[in-house]
Amino acid sequence: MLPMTTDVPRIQTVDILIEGSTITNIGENLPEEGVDVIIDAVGKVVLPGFINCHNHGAMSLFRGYSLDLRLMEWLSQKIWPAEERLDADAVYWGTMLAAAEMIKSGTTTFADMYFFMDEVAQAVKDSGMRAALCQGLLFIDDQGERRLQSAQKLFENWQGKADGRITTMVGPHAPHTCPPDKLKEVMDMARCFDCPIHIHLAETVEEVEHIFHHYGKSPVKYLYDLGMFEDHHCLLAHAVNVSRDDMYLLRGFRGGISHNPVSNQKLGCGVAPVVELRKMGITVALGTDGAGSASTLDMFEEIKATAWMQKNRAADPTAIKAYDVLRMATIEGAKALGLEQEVGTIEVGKRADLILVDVEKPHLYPRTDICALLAYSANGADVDTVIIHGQVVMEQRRLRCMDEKEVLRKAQRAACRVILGQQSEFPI
Ligand SMILES: N[C@@H](CCSC[C@H]1O[C@@H](n2cnc3c(=O)[nH]cnc32)[C@H](O)[C@@H]1O)C(=O)O
Ligand SMILES: [Zn+2]
Repeated sequence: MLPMTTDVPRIQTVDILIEGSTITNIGENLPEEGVDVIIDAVGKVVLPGFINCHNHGAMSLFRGYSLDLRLMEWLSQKIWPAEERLDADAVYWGTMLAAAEMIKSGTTTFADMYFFMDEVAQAVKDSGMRAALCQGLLFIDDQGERRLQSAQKLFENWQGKADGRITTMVGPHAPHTCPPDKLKEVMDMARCFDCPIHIHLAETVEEVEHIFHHYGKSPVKYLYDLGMFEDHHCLLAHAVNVSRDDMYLLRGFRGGISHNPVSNQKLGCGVAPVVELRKMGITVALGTDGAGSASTLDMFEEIKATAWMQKNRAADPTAIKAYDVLRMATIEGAKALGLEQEVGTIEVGKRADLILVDVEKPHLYPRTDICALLAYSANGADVDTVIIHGQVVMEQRRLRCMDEKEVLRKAQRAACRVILGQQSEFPI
């Protein structure tokens, strides 16, 4: 196993004992008496499950729809009109589709910002995943109050539910969709619920220009001046277009940044200064963003993209290392969500959220440096078995908590309804 507990990689050949949802013992040749299920991990590497810190799960229904546009046009002309046609059933099956893909590529926890959150939470419960959920709060029309009520309902109905697998956050969408008075209200709500805040930040140059035009400052300074970084735990998605001054303002804030490099590249947003942010002691985790922009929810792609982009940005292949990016996908993700006491490493007392990666594959030989193989050569399809909260949710690539064929069929039907506005099938 690669427990991710240390600053430098440490591979151990051990047994892991799980009782209920918890890892209760780790050691060589643990006794087998009284153990109900034994999983043989020979030929596999056991890792903490990946933590996808920024997603809009149900947007998997928009995979392949509306590509090659700038973010603002993509959102306002294509995605938001399509989201108007979403309904509870579509969001449930879209989130189940996302969960199926995430489990099959080694993700055990995800952060989600969307709407119809009852259905999102139900899908989390049914799929067996762990998630930190928030209602997206936009104040661009007359629906702001309704969204705030939904955020309240999400907290009341789902905080700590699904055997503790669900936590909730408060989700102001972005600086350009939330005016200052509303952000203040949302921050009060987060304080009252004692919940983290999840927000998009400094994703595009257009956003920086827009906020500068309206408030005469950068998006980071805008949130800083409102007091967002004083005491709140914040999960900041993107932080691509941040200046040196912005980084100084962020230094020491509670929480972390979700770096989403595939989405950033695809939307031409730029390259986040990950190396600099990490040097300042800021937690930088990884996420995919919705499959509508990222195209897949495979964290192995984000791991690779982070490494390639940062090495290239610094013109220095030593700028970030294989183990650094694996940490970003695991323990740094747990810290960004405030779940580091629960998940992110393989340790006695933590929840059993584990993945078994099958390394008996041509692209993972010769067996030289396991970390480099996992970070740079492996992909989602190499994940063989997934355990979340002590429950085996995938075994030998078969999902155990859902009927995969049914999920594909229902998601296809929902996507047709939402995108084509009718029940008909897409032309192949
Ligand atoms: N449309 C919903 C709110 C959904 S919240 C999450 C929002 O984030 C949007 N979104 C997805 N990806 C991105 C991104 O990269 N940047 C900013 N917003 C995004 C997404 O389309 C969705 O509208 C309502 O009216 O209540
Ligand atoms: Zn997003």
